[in-house]
Amino acid sequence: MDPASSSNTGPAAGTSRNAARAQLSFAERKANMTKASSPHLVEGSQITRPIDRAPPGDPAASSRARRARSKPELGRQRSLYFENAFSTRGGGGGDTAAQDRVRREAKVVAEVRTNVIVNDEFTMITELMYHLCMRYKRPITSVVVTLQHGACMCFGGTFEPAYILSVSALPAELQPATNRRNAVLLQKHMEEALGVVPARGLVRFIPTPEDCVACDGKTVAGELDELARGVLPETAEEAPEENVVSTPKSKKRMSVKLQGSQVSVIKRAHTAFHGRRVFLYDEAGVGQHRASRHGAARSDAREAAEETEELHVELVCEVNAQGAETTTTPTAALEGGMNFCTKSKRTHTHIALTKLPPRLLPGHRQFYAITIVRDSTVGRLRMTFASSRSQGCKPRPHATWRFQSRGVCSDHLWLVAQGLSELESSEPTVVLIVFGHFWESVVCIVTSKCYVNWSNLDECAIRPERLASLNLERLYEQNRQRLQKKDGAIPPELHPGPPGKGKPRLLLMGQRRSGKSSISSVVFHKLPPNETLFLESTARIQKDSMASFMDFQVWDFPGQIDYFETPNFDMDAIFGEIGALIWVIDAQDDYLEAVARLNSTIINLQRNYPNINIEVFIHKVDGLSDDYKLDIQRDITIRIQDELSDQGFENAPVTFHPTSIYNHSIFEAFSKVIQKLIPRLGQLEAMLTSLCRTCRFEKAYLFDVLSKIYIATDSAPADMASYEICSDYIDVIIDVTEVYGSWSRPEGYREKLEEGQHQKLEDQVACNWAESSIVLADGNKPIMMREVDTYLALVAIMKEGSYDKMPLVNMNVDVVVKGLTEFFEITKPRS
Ligand SMILES: Nc1nc2c(ncn2[C@@H]2O[C@H](COP(=O)(O)OP(=O)(O)OP(=O)(O)O)[C@@H](O)[C@H]2O)c(=O)[nH]1
Repeated sequence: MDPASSSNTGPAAGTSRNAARAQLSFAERKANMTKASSPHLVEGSQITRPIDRAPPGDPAASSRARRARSKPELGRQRSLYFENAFSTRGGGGGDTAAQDRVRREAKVVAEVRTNVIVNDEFTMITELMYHLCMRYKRPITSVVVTLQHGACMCFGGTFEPAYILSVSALPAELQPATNRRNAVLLQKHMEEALGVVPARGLVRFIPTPEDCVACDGKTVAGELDELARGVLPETAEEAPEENVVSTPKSKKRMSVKLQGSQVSVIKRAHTAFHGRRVFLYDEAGVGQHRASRHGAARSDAREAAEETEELHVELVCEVNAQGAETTTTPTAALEGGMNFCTKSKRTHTHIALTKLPPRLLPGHRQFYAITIVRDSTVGRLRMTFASSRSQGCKPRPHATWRFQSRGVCSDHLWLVAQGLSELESSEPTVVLIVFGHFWESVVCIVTSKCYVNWSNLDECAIRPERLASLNLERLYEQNRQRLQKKDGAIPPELHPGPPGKGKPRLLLMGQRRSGKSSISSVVFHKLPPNETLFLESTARIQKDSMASFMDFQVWDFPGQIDYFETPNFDMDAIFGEIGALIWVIDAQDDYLEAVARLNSTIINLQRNYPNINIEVFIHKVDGLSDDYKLDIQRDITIRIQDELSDQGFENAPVTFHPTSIYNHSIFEAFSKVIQKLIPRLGQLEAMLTSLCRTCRFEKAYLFDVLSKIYIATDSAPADMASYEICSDYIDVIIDVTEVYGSWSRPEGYREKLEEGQHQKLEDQVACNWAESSIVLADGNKPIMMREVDTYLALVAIMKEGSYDKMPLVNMNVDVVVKGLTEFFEITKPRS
C-alpha cells in the first residue's frame, strides 16, 4: 500500500460531519468550539447572567477588555499585584535592577572532591564552570570552582571512583525544584567529565544566606543595604564593567563541519543574549559570519525585547556563500523579539528570532521562534541538526533532529545555528523553527539549548509525506479573521449551549475557595493559572456545556451550600445524570471539615446513587513538598475509607488524585475522570497498544486538543513526563496558529511551485486532510502528531531509530486514525 495514497484518502470519508470538519482550520474549529463550549451561567434552567469570560485561545485580549470595562478596580488591583510580584525578585518590595544584579552576581561556589586522578585539571574546571554558568544563569565571573582530586575517599564502603560535589549559593538559587533538576544535570556532567556514574557521586546543595557570603569586603546583604541607601549606582548602565559577562580570555573553539569545510565557532566575552556575543568564522574561506551586538538600538525591536525580558540578540550576517553578495538590514520587530532581513542577489530571506508570550508554554520555559521565510525556492535540502556538547574541542553529538525543508540554504542555517547557540540557557528551552519559503512552511520544534552541527545537507530528499508541515495558508486566514474581529470590535454573540439533557455531567464540589472554579477555568477555558487569583466566589451553580469529542457538562457548585442538608434542592435533577462527582479539597488549608462533608456526601450518594464515581482532587499540592504531599494524601484517604467502612460501604468507588492548576497534574487527573465516561475505552486502548507495538512507539496518547485531556493511551504505564511533552506539542501547534498567519496562495505562484517540484501541491504536503502533521525529535526519539478530527489528535513518542521507518509508521497511523474516527462515530450517543 502506498503511504502517499493512504494519507490522501481523508478521514471517515463517509461522514459529512467529518468532511465539513476537515474543511475547517484549527482557528475555525477553535472559534466554533469556543462558542459551543462557552460557559453560560444557569440557575436551574434559567440563564442568570451573560458570559463575560474570555474565549479559549484569546484569554488575554478579551479578559483585559472585560476587566477594563467592568472592573476597573479589579484591574488596578491586578496590575498592582503583578507590579509587586514581578518587580521584586527574591526579596522584599523596593528591589531595583541593581539589587537584582547584586544577587545575580553573588558567587556560586562548587567544590569537587574526588578520589579520581584528573589529568587535565584546567579542562575539568573550565567545563564545570561553564556548566554552572548555564545551570545558574550566572556570568562566569560569579562562579568559583575548586577541585581536589586524588583524595583519599571511601564512598559507600568502597574505594571505587567517587566524588562529592558541594554547591553553595544564595538560597533563591537552591530551591527544591531547581535542585532536583540540577542534581540530574550536574551528575550527568560529572559522569562525562570524570567517568564516575551518578550513583557514586554525592551532590550537596548548600544555601548560604545573603548575610553569610561576602566578597570584596562586603556581604551580599551589606551591598544590598548600601544600594537601598543609594550608596551604589542604581542602574545596570552605571554599574561597573564587571557586570558584563566575560567568557574566559582563552577563546573557546568548537568545530563543526559544513559541507566538508572545517569551521570553527569562537565564543568571546560580550553582552549579547544572556551576556554572550558570538563570532563565527568560516576558516575554509566559505565566508565570514558574524553575530555581534549593535551598540545602538536601531529598531524598536530592541526596546520591545528589553521591555519583555533580556533578549538582546541581534544578528548581523555578512554571508558570502558561493560568491553571493549579502547585506543585512534590521527590520521591524516582531513582538518582543528581533527580526532581520538578509538580502542576497538571488534571494530575499527574512529571519526572525522571536520571543513568544510565556503563556504558550506552561511553567517557566522560554519559547522562541526562529523564522526563516524566503520568496524563492532553491531546491530541497535535508538538514540534520545535532546538538553537541563541547568536550575538549570536539563536539559530541548526542541528539539529532531531522527534518526537510525547501528553500533554505546553508547560509541561513548558519543563522539558525547561531540563534540556537545564543539561546543556550539553563532553562529548558523550546525553539521553534519555521523554515520554508513564503507560502509553505516547515515547523520544527527543538527542545534543546545546545550547539548545532549539521551534515549531509544535500542528502536524498525525503518524501513530502514525511515533512513536518503546517499549512500557513489557514493560519493566515485565521489571523486575518482575528484582526477583522478586533477592528470590527463586535465580538460574536455567545449563545447559551444546547440543553444539558442526556449529557454526562461532572460536578465540582468542595469547600469555599478550594479551587473549583479555577480548575474549570484552567482546564476548559485556558485561563492562565495566575489569573485565577482574581476569580470571584461562585454564588450560583455554574454550568458549562462542553462540545468536544463527547458532549458533557461541568457544573461548578458554590462551596458554601451543603445540598444534602438543604431540603429545597431536587437531588434527582442534580445527581440523576451525573458522570462523576469531583470533590476538591484544599491541601494547603485545614481539610478536616472538607473531609467530614465529603464523607457525609459519599454516604448519602452511596445510599441513593451508588453508581456515581467519586473523584477526590487533593488540590493545591504545588505548595507542598513531596513527602508532605504523600502524607496528606495518605491521611485523607485513611480518614475517608475508615468512615466509609464504619458505615458499611467498603467498596465505594472513590479515587484520589493530587492536583494543582500550576502543572499538568490537573489535566492528568481530569483525563482519568473523563476516561471513565468513555464507553468501550478498552477498545480504544487496544487500538493504541497495537499501534505502539507495530510502529515501535514508546507511548501514544489520544488527546482532546482544546482541553489537553488525554482520553486514551496505550497499555504501557503513563508517566507525567511523556504526557507533558505531548501536551506541550499540542499547545505549541495550536498557539503557533495564532502567532503566525497564513497567506492565500495566488494561482500563478501555485503553478510555479508545482512546476518547480514536478508535483501537485497537494502531494507536496504531509497530509492532505489533517491540518497539521508533524514529526519532531527529542534526542533520538521522534515525536509525531496527527489530527484525528476536529477535537482529537494522536500524539506518539517513537523509539530510537524509528524515524527511518516513517513510511510504514504513516501508513499504520493512517489506518488507526480511520479506526478512531469510526470508533467515535459508532459510540457517539444517538438522538
Ligand atoms: N496554589 C494554588 N492555588 C490555587 C490552585 N487552584 C486554585 N487556587 C487558588 O485558590 C483560590 C480560590 O479559587 P476558586 O477557584 O475561586 O475557588 P472556588 O472553590 O471556586 O471558591 P468558591 O467559588 O467560593 O466556592 C484562588 O485564589 C486560586 O488562585 C492551585 O492548584 N494551587
